Amino acid sequence: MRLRLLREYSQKSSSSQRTCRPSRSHGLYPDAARDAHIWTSPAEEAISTAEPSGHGRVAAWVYSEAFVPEDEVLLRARERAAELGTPAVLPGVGAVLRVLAAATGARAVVEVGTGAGVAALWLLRGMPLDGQLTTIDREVEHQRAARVAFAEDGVAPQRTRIIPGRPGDVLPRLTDAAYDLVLVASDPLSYPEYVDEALRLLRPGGVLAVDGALLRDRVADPARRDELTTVVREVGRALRADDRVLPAMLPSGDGLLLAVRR
Ligand SMILES: C[S@@+](CC[C@H](N)C(=O)[O-])C[C@H]1O[C@@H](n2cnc3c(N)ncnc32)[C@H](O)[C@@H]1O
Repeated sequence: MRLRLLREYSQKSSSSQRTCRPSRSHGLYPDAARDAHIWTSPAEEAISTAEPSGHGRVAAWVYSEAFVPEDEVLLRARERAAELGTPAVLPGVGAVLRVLAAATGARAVVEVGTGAGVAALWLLRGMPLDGQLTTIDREVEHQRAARVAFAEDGVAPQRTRIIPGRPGDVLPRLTDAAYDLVLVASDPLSYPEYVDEALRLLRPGGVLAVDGALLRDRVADPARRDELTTVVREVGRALRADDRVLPAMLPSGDGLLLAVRR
């Protein structure tokens, strides 16, 4: 596991060193006027002063991802995900999701993108026993694997509502302001639609989490202007500009964008 993370991260690190080195004189992205507020003093100064060396960054990221180790049930769920060829949240993201579920006392949670159930297991472990996770995926085979994972973890059937279908069809049927936490982890091109729905579903104080929000460093690279990168980058920008939420971007996993509903 660590070797895989290290391997993935060494690719991530080499690309970030090509494109993402802060420069005090020019700012990190001199031509990225739209994000300029992030990279102008004093924010840029604080960021570049605090930035560890490249090697330190790799070690810190790997350490963070492995900080809360996964047990056998989670590792087996992760293996099923790999066999199905569907991604799963990295362990650092899983641990954050469990913290969020516990901290918000999340009794009603929505997950967009069940996959093989890795993120769902982390969420369920943070939720109270009378909470229910509603999880949506168009791939029934993925949901079948998730059911195996839930059974292996002793999750009572009433704690999950597993809905097959396109999230774009299912989400509009869910009740306004009735949910404590919504995780979006599915088709990134549909993130704008899913995030809109999530903001409708969340109660005040509820938390939105968007996985894959850095798209393997592409979002942070202003030279990347392909459709997928632009859509995901715009989701972050829209949340920063949205008075209904307080946003934050965590570098955990592949980027976890959070927003608390006011
Ligand atoms: C990243 S996986 C979900 C992982 C899960 N949340 C976890 O961490 O264990 C994405 C899921 O979204 C569904 N999906 C639907 N449309 C998709 C698309 N265009 N691209 C990627 N995934 C898509 C897939 O069936 C897949 O199960």
